[in-house]
Amino acid sequence: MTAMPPNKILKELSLNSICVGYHDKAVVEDASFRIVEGQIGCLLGPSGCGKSTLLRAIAGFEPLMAGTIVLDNEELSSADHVLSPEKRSIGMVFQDIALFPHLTIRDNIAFGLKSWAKRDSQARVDYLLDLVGLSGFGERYPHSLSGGQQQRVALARAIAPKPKLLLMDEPFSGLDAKLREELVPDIRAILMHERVSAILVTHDQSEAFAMADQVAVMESGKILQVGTPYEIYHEPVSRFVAMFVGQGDFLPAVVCGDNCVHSDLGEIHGDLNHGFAAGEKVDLLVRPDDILHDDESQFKGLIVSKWFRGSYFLYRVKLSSGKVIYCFASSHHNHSIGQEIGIRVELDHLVMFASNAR
Ligand SMILES: Nc1ncnc2c1ncn2[C@@H]1O[C@H](COP(=O)(O)OP(=O)(O)OP(=O)(O)O)[C@@H](O)[C@H]1O
Repeated sequence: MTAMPPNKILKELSLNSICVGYHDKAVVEDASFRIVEGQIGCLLGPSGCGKSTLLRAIAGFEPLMAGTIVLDNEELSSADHVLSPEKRSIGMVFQDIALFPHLTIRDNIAFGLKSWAKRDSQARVDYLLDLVGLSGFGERYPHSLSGGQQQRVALARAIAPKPKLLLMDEPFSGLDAKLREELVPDIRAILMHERVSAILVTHDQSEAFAMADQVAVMESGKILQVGTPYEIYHEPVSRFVAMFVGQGDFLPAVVCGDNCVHSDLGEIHGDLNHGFAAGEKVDLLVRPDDILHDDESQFKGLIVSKWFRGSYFLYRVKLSSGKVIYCFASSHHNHSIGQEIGIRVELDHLVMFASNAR
């Protein structure tokens, strides 16, 4: 029996131009991503883009066709070498929770601690039960816990052996929206408290934003952009990233100078270096909160649909050009479909792409 090991803190995990596939056919190509101590990374993308394949490669379940995976200066995987999963100091949490139904909660959490001295293992389980808010649930069985409680147990079980890195594959997708909203920040706080770095796989942008420090947006086996949630949302590098990570529209505009475009909603100024020349036709990204309802504005939009979100209204409004865009209004501005309202643009960044209408 071994004593409780000291905490192992990850310094850096890097995926360096990795290529992963099945039956000699690559499904993830040239993927690079990095997280450092205390960070939570996220692989975000639509179904089938290769997120789970990438995660399985980090865990050591899939070999690499090219590139390297390096954890704290140790090469875990390359095209001709794979360190086996159990030697990687990596824990995993999956969507389908997969607690052992015939074991108590306590025994589930202790599952990976069989080589530890009994007293240390018991102390660790007590500590984790308390940490995940389930003290007093140790003798119960998984079926008697709610989905959210079971997911907390799965987390406690995964971090019990003190892994350097936790991999989470769609861990919240089986939970209802309200529970997910409560659980996600809790799980992040627990990981931060334990100083366990993690990589989350999800197709849900709000989950990615709530959990992650670094997000890699994927499409068709490629990482399109890596950045903080703020960067990904406000400075997307492509139309796909822009639309995948949030609502918005592309407003046709013409560049009229440095940091300035002209559109149906007048001259719009913003601080992003866009690289387009004056006179070029562009599509400007406008998020719902960039277009505000304003009775005083000379620009009008006809309401074609609306959503009451409690603290605000979200409208779809049609401009005189026929273009339909989102518009944000305070919850007291309850207008009817078919009504014309004043709108104005208020944005800081000009994010634009070459016009599709050329
Ligand atoms: N064992 C396998 N053998 C062959 N092809 C596979 C295998 N596993 C996955 N694929 C294929 O690899 C591609 C990427 O799948 P992957 O599961 O990594 O995507 P994902 O982004 O995680 O999708 P989802 O969110 O639906 O799980 C898909 O085209 C899938 O069909």
